[in-house]
Amino acid sequence: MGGSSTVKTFDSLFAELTERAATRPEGSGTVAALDAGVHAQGKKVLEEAGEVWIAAEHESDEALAGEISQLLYWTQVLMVGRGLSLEDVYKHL
Ligand SMILES: N=c1c2ncn([C@@H]3O[C@H](COP(=O)(O)OP(=O)(O)OP(=O)(O)O)[C@@H](O)[C@H]3O)c2ncn1[C@@H]1O[C@H](COP(=O)(O)O)[C@@H](O)[C@H]1O
Repeated sequence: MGGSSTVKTFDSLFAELTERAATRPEGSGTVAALDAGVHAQGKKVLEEAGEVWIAAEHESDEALAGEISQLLYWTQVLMVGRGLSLEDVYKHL
């Protein structure tokens, strides 16, 4: 999770995950998540989306923000796994 003191954005996290996929550093959870494949990644996206929904109804703003950050992370893992770029998505916005 976002343990670094450096401010991250959606785009900077995507660049970081893309770099993880290319360099495959030892101990990277993202490398393990990519290797687990699209089925496992899709399940995490759905799980985190459910946690966002529950947090939105029942939890604090801080808890909700944390769940949303995890949904964004897993959505990006899925994108990197499938080889989608940010531009592929942004052109639909
Ligand atoms: N932002 C994230 C991030 N968000 C979520 N996750 C992973 O997604 C998991 C979430 O699944 P769970 O809900 O089961 O996690 P949990 O620990 O039970 O947490 P709760 O939902 O119960 O609060 C976490 O345990 C992490 O493994 C993340 N893993 C990595 N990052 C960032 O991605 C970058 C690359 O990380 P590495 O590949 O690990 O180097 C770094 O900047 C990291 O900070």
